[in-house]
Amino acid sequence: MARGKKQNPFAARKRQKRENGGNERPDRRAEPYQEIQRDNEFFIKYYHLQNICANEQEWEQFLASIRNNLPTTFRVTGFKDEAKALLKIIETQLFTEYVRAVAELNEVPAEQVERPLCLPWYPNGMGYQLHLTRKDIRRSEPLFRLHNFLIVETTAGSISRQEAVSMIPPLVLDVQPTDKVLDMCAAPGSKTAQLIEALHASPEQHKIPPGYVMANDVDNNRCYMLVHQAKRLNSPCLLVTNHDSSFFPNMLQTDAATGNKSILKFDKILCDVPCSGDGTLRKNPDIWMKWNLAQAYNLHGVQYRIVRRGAEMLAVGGRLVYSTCSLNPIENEAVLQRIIKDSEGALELVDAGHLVPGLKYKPGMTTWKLATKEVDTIFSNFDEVPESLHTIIRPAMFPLPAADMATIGMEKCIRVLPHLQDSGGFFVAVIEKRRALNFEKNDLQDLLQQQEQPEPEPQLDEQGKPVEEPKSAPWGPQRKRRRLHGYKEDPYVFFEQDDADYESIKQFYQMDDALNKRCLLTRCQTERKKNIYFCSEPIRDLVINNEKRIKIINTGVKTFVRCENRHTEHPYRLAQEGLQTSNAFIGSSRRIEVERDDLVLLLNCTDPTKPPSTHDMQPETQQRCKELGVGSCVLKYVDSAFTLYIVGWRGTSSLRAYVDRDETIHILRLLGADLSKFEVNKYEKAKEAAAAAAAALAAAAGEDADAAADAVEVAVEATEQMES
Ligand SMILES: C[S@@+](CC[C@H](N)C(=O)[O-])C[C@H]1O[C@@H](n2cnc3c(N)ncnc32)[C@H](O)[C@@H]1O
Repeated sequence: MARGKKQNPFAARKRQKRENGGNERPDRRAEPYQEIQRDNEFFIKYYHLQNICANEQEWEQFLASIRNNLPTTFRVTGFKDEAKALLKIIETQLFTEYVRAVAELNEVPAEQVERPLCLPWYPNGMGYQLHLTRKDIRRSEPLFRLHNFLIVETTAGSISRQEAVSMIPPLVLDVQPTDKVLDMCAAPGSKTAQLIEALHASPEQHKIPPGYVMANDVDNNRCYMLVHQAKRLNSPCLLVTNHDSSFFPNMLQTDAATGNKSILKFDKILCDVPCSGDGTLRKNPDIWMKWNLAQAYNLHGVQYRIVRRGAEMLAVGGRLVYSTCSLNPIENEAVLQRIIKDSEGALELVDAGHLVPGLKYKPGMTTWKLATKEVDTIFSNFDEVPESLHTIIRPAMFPLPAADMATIGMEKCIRVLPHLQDSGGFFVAVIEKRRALNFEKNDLQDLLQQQEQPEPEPQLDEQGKPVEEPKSAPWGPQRKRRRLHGYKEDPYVFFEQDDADYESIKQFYQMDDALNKRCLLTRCQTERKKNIYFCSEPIRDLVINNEKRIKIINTGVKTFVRCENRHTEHPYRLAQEGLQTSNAFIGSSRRIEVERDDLVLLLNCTDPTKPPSTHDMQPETQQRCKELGVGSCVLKYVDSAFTLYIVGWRGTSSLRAYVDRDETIHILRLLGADLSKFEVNKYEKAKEAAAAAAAALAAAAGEDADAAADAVEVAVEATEQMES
């Protein structure tokens, strides 16, 4: 090792391995990547048998399309002026750069490059499809600016990279700001995000929407992905829960006017159930290798139980959307015919095509066949099924007799096949509830009694660990035991009427009385509150009434954060996450209106130890700063097309903006400012690292070849990581 140089631990381990020889894995980096065989004879036999296409020619188009990689799609989130301003930038600057980059990548003149396609059925022209796959974007140097844009704006919550067909179910659910919405199988949350956006679509009408979204998933880990995804929208009207939807308990709600309790029924329910996922073959080609019919047979039961429980929890007059990313009638039409039939007229399939005008799709199927796993024996009715398969293939999986089927209205379902508009495959059905179901259990008295009972003490074993009870999970790897008291979440501690901290916050920020202080909460029982969250009144009511019945994973938006330093008059600063809601309730004492140049200056300051001096600001801003004591404040910027509110900090002689890197870039983009400082070209970086390593090698030749070889290896690894 060269004298005075610090040894790189990763390189040292590699060198050790090299010296040991023998037990190293063979280096396959030079071998060609094995493409997945996009074929599965059972899949092809099965779907050919079902006549999912009108004729052989269309079938060939279907096969060609489903074997192709999926184009990338994204949508601009929200409906606000800010979203419209971003859309304008996308359609002009970003797409000009797109055309230039694709021309360079494909070595064709720019005139030959097709512009991205605006999805005709996505509202307000906010959805776009690029003629590039995810892999193209990740791996091609000419596209690095497009890639950076997609990453930054996704993290900032301004766009959502979502498969086009997956945008359909929330659109046909038609969520209004007053709706109580349940998303039964919500993780990882791309559709939940759309539901939340629809809830917040009329900010002029509702400072805080009266409705809410309760997003649930049975998988605890996936619930955290859901929280991460939904958090970007900073909604105080969201509750994330972790429960098996097929056994969702009834919940209590309080009538705001009378104070009476009743069983909660939802206005809108999304059942985006677990499925075999063969509609996503273009995005997930490894499904080609795994696909078999047993998956559909296994899933039909849980799919039915979830939609049945959803139908019970739906209010009369409410709407439920059932969706899968599977093309299989066993997971789609068979489930629907069963629930519609069992409802004895209480549920009705409705046509929602007008909510996605221009979408190309086929109607639901009214006949289909079942088969053995190898699709070598076909069954047209249950009588043909051998007894050995009776536990796998169930009578309800077969289509109803034609006369009964005619009453179901299956033609109203939406079947999207990949070749119809170069998308993934998807199935969506919209159900409305006309009256209560005869199997619906409304056990209000039981719930009220349960509410009175003290919470049972957790049962612990000899080592003090929580005792588990046996339970088979309905999804994923079958777990034998379920934790009874595992994954304990921190408590939700709501503010009392006379909370001293809030009194001081109220004074400092001149908070309006209309903000219900009892909707502020912390996640720990402590005198010294650190983060203070805010949720809407109906969400508070849900938490308080149902905490014992359902596992709540997350709610509330961070709104105030304890931040004490020797110059501050007040211990709590505003949090950018909560400003979208709190802004409407904050008085004028802590506000500064800034000019564009001020804001650009503030946002370009990336070194927190050197905040911009107030002396560098416009004279009006300087004057306003003088009037304001040290502490947190709201920076307001008014543009001709949009208005921005940003959390700021007035220091003794400085001013700063309290936003993270991605949001900083987003705002600078909206302001039309220079972004070159943030535009990282990962390929250039890798090349620079490799060049530095080569120089080190040359310098060290003959002196310490090992150290130089290490340097090169580290650089090569850095390059590989960039490319993967
Ligand atoms: C198709 S994914 C949902 C995708 C999601 N709606 C989205 O748009 O991001 C199905 C989800 O259902 C969940 N799931 C499976 N069985 C469930 C059950 N019994 N109750 C609740 N969730 C369930 C899975 O964990 C999985 O996250």
